[in-house]
Amino acid sequence: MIIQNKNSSEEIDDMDSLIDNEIVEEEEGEEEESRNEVLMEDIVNDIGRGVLHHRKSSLALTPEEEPFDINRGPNELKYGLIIPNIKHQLKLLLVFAQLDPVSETFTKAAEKLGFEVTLCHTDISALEEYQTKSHDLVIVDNRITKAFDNDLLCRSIRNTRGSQHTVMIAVVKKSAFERDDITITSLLESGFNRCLIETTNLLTCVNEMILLKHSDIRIMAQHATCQALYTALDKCKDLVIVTDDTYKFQYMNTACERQLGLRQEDTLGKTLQEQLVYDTVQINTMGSSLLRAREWSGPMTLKRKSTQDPIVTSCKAVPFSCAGRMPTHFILVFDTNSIDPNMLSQSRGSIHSIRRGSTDVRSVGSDYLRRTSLAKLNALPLEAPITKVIGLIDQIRESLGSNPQAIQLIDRVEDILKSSELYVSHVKEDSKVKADEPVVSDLITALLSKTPQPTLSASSRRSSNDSSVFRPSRTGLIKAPAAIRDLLETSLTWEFDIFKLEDLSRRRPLQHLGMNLFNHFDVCGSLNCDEKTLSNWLTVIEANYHIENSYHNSSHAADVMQATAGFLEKERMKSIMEPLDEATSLIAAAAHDLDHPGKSSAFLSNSNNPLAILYNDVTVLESHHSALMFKLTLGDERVNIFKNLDRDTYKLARHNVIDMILATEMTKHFEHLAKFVNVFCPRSSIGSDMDQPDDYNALLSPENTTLVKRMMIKCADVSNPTRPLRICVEWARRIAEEYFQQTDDEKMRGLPVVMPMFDRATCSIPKSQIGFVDYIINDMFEAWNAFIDMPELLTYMRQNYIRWKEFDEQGHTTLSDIQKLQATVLSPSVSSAIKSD
Ligand SMILES: Nc1ncnc2c1ncn2[C@@H]1O[C@@H]2COP(=O)(O)O[C@H]2[C@H]1O
Repeated sequence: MIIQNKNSSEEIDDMDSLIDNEIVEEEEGEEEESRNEVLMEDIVNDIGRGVLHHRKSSLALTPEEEPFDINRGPNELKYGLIIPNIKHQLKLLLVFAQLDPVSETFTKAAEKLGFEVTLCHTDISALEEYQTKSHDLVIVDNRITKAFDNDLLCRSIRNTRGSQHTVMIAVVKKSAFERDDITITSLLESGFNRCLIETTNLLTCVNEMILLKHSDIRIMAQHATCQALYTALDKCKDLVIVTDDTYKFQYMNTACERQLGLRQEDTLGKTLQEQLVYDTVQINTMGSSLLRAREWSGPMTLKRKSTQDPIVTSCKAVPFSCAGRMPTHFILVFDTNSIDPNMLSQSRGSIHSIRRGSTDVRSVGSDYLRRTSLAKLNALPLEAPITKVIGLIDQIRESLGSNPQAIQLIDRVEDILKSSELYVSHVKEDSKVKADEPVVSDLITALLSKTPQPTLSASSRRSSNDSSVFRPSRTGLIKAPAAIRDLLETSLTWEFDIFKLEDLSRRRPLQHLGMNLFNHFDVCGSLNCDEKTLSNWLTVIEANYHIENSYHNSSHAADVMQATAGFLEKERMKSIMEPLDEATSLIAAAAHDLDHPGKSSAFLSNSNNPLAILYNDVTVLESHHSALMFKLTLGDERVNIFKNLDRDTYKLARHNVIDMILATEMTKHFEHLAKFVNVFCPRSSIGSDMDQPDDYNALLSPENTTLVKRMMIKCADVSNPTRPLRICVEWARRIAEEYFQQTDDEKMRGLPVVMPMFDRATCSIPKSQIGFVDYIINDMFEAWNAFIDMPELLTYMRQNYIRWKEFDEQGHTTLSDIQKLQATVLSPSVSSAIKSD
């Protein structure tokens, strides 16, 4: 090949004259290297003239434009530093049973080319020599078959370590090629790389050796270099996988085998999806970049073979093209240390993840970055998931041909996806309740609306967080009275009587119930924290709830914590939650409404409350609950329940708690619900019976587990309509009272009235409850029940719903009506009497 390149116009049968040229050059004392340089120049010129325009680099990773580097040889790999070294003096082992003109010719030719020659006459001495020197080239005389056993010699050499990098040549008689016999085949099968015809012509022999050097020996050297690279891959900590362009495994390194519990042999021929990757959506996203010869990087969830545990990794995927423009292989490098397991959900769709997303390989070069200008904004290598989705939809549209109905539907899908607020929910057009019931309209709008109503009259007031300063209170382990201890025996039942605990504990239910639940879930063990600190923490947290709020007080916190514990007890949750997840879920529940002022975020914004100013009217209360919890916890070692966690565990715990508390914000209700339903009740439509996925465990990536935790705290937070009637009604009374209080305050202070229908004189509490269940509770608990399997939630919810309808029909609508009911039919003694009947 190389010789042809020197003068491409000459034909193969002019070989002799070419060889003559070679020899003349040799004889004129020119070094072979300088000859190579001449050849190189020819090649570079060829490329300049466009002869090789289709291939700018011999082994380019991608078919992207890549300037040819004239300092590189044509056979060199893209990564110049690992070029094989064939410039050292090549070692040649000649094995000729006897000296004759042929052996002399080979010896002379080798010496002419500067090889270090060893000549042996027996197979034993040849093997010994080889084992000491590991020659680059072994030439064995095969003309006299009886002299020694060539086959055995070849096999013995091939059994020597490192011999795969040695080129072995058998010298045969011309007749071996002329006869159609099996000599050549059997020699190749023994391990020879090729056969040469005996020759006494020095020029021919030199030419053969030059050819060998530039073809077989160079390839062997490249193989040796590859082995060095494989060794490097095998020793590196990152997980490295090479697949073909259909994701079938070709190679995986030891780190991969070890961390994922796989064996290379078991994976060969299987696909990434079958063996390793949880989420085929991630593969598709990656594939859309790789198949366009673009690098891709982003999070990827892998599964361990034995446990199917998800491992979140940061993946860098590079397309590799052996031939042509299309990638033939994908190289995947996973860095298991780079992502906090729970950060995955955050990184999705964030600017950060977009930046780390699909990038054009050219963008890696700083030159490219320098060239990028504002004028080329469209060409920026940024690609958000939605862009990819819309790209895929475009492809579907093209494949639809002329099906106007389908195209119309696809257009509609694309329009919806292009809208900025994908999860903002609108009240369904077919729903009558909203129009019919202003109180429901008020409630749902107030709960779900993001933008507070504009302020009519500004008024400044001390921040509610002024009350959040640490109020020293009696800390320490509390010896609960027997009645409380007895009651707490039932702390994990759905019928648990939180109001009885409120009474027995003199309105400090969180302290008692919290400790009971922390102990049950061994939170001390999970946080490596002593009981005293946990108890102190509960004291401080409880003290920072406002006892004067009728609903958002520490009884509500205790109630949400109790519901959370009830959920955590269910088999489905036990199989998902790590001990740290359980601990942080309970902590989040206990603190999720900390320092709640008894007014909504809209009220705070409308009244220019400092918290609304601080948080820019966005997620005001939830941000405050979470931030204050950490401020109080970290501010005093006696209450710092996280003090013994290492940095990473603390980060994870903090992330969990914040994420869960923020998830209780009702303006994001449908967003959280829709995400949960999309994953865990995929084929269902909200409101219909839920279809269950066949295998929940397959869905449990860390990202999806986060959806479960959010759903759990949300359900716990508004679980009151799913409790036994007496408890349900008391919560309804309390929230109504708090709403009424807010309306009173708004009116008194001349602020916009957020829920005008919640006026204590006129409001129908049953109607508000019916609407609350219709719009918020029903779908959410159907989905939750389908996942967690707690049918009692739906049973109570439906029974209570019927009772609210009855109360409404019977005219028990106002606060005082409800209180009368509570004193009569709903009083604990009456209820228990009814039960025992
Ligand atoms: N029974 C109920 N009736 C009406 N609204 C409720 C009821 N229970 C909870 N909520 C509302 O749901 C909200 C959930 O988040 P918050 O606890 O911040 O405030 C809660 C109340 O505003």
